[in-house]
Amino acid sequence: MSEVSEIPIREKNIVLIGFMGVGKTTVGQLVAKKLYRDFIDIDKEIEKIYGMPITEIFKKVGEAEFRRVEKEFIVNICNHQTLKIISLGGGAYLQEEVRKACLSKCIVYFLDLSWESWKERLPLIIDSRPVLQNKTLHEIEDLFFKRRRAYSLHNSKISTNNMDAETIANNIVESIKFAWDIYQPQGE
Ligand SMILES: Nc1ncnc2c1ncn2[C@@H]1O[C@H](COP(=O)(O)OP(=O)(O)OP(=O)(O)O)[C@@H](O)[C@H]1O
Ligand SMILES: O=C(O)C1=C[C@@H](O)[C@@H](O)[C@H](O)C1
Ligand SMILES: [Mg+2]
Repeated sequence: MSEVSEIPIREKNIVLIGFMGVGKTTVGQLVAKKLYRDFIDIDKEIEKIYGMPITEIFKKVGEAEFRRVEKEFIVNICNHQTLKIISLGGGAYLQEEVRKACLSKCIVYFLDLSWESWKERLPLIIDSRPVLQNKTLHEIEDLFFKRRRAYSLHNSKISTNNMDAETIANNIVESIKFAWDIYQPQGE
């Protein structure tokens, strides 16, 4: 497959990044529906490849191999597909090649949530996120703030505190339409 280059902004993939549990999967699905686009959840795709949930992949295959497949999968989509809404796994964007591919070919939205708000969500996700298991709350907090450095490389940040998924999705749609109209006004 040939690489896509010089992608018009209206055709660029939209990628959601941010710490695990901030709502990338939930919000990404809604954005895709609102924009009539296909949705790709990277974790779900990797689960399909292995035929098992992420927790099992970490146990049976190991995190290093998971990260290798995750990187290859994302870079391939960025280089060969357009018009998609893509929700990354929370750790994917820590890999430099992933960041480079996303920033050069897609529009990257960082879903930001405060540590205080995020902590309330921990019980919802702890069992299905192997990276959080066997860690103290302090260690998770360290990881939360350490990862912000990578997430700070984005095209747009959406603050999500005290907002439901529908509202966050509406904000992203409004923001992207604004960007489309500025950089590629309709009719051009
Ligand atoms: N805006 C929101 N308000 C309250 N709860 C939310 C919101 N968005 C998502 N959730 C809930 O938080 C949990 C995690 O959401 P989700 O799986 O979408 O996160 P994620 O960013 O995709 O995580 P990961 O990085 O692990 O893939 C789910 O139980 C979801 O229902
Ligand atoms: O933040 C992370 O490192 C992860 C987040 C999830 O989306 C999964 O990709 C996996 O559980 C690892
Ligand atoms: Mg997700």
